[in-house]
Amino acid sequence: MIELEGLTKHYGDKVAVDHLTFTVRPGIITGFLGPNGAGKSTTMRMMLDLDNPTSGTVRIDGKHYRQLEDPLTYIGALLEAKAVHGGRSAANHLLCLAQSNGIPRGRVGEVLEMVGLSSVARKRAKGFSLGMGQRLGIAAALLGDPQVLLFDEPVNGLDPEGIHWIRNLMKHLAAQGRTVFVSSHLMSEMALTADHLVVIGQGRLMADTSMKDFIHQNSRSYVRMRSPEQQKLLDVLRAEGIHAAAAGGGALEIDGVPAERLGELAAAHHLTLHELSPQQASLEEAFMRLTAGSVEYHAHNGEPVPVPTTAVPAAPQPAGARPGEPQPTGWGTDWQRKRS
Ligand SMILES: Nc1ncnc2c1ncn2[C@@H]1O[C@H](COP(=O)(O)OP(=O)(O)OP(=O)(O)O)[C@@H](O)[C@H]1O
Repeated sequence: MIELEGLTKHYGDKVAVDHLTFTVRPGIITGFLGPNGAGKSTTMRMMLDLDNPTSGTVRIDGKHYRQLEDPLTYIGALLEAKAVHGGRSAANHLLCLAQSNGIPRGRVGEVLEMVGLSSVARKRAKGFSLGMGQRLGIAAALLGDPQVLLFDEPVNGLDPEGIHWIRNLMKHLAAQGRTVFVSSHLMSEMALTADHLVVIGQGRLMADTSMKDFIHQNSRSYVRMRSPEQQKLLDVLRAEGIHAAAAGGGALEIDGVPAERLGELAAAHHLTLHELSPQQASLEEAFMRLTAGSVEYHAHNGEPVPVPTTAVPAAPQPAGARPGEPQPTGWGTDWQRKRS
């Protein structure tokens, strides 16, 4: 696991990260969210000892990064996909990393296979597309078969097939009991991928909660009802002390009453319903509501971006890989276990 305690980073007067304390647990995917400039990359860089904290600590499986022998075998990271010497081939880039971290060279071919780059293993990285560079960065993160993985914007530049692949890869890694910590600005993707969320704004912790609770706590949920006998339905609801607001398309919106109770009420009065649907805001709306006050860079000439007020159905919750879908292959080498 990754444990942060009071982690703080100042750049001159600028407080980039402000007393962050949270734990990233194994066996699940933890999403890391925050508006632009919130301090996500700085936090991830401090996790990897690429930046020194002004104060506070980060521990990886109980140890400071500097205490880790062959760190790539403990923690793998994709931070900047293009952090590769352009003149080196994909295989050579990985080989250099392997040799400096006590990783057998045979592992290079395995991870190239895993990310789908075997056919371009000998090609220079400078000719790689953004998506290929991203896959090479992921191969480097997986090289040491680490228990802890950090991915900063891993789907950047990937096509839909690539996005689908990385989503399944992360689920697969978490299902193996690894710690997976991922940042993304793509809320729909995050909603499909993460089980747990850590949200920061202006360097400070704003939420550390399950995806379900985050959406529930930061958005309005209500029930939408439509009936060809709307007036009778309104009378029934009013008699029960239930307030219904008129919405577009002849629908009613009711807050704070479960759909089951509303359906039972309608049935008890023999009223026909054409719609009875619980509504929940999306992750994007919940995120915008929570962080509206901490957005550093606004559009609209400095005016805050308006926060949506209409709830929409929730994005589907993570449900594991789809049936028949190819699983990430090549994982499961046991050289780490053998060497100990
Ligand atoms: N090397 C640096 N020197 C000075 N300020 C910095 C430096 N690195 C980051 N910052 C500032 O620290 C704050 C946090 O930046 P950081 O890149 O960590 O945010 P972020 O959440 O990753 O943003 P984004 O989503 O846009 O990538 C920003 O205000 C940024 O300008």
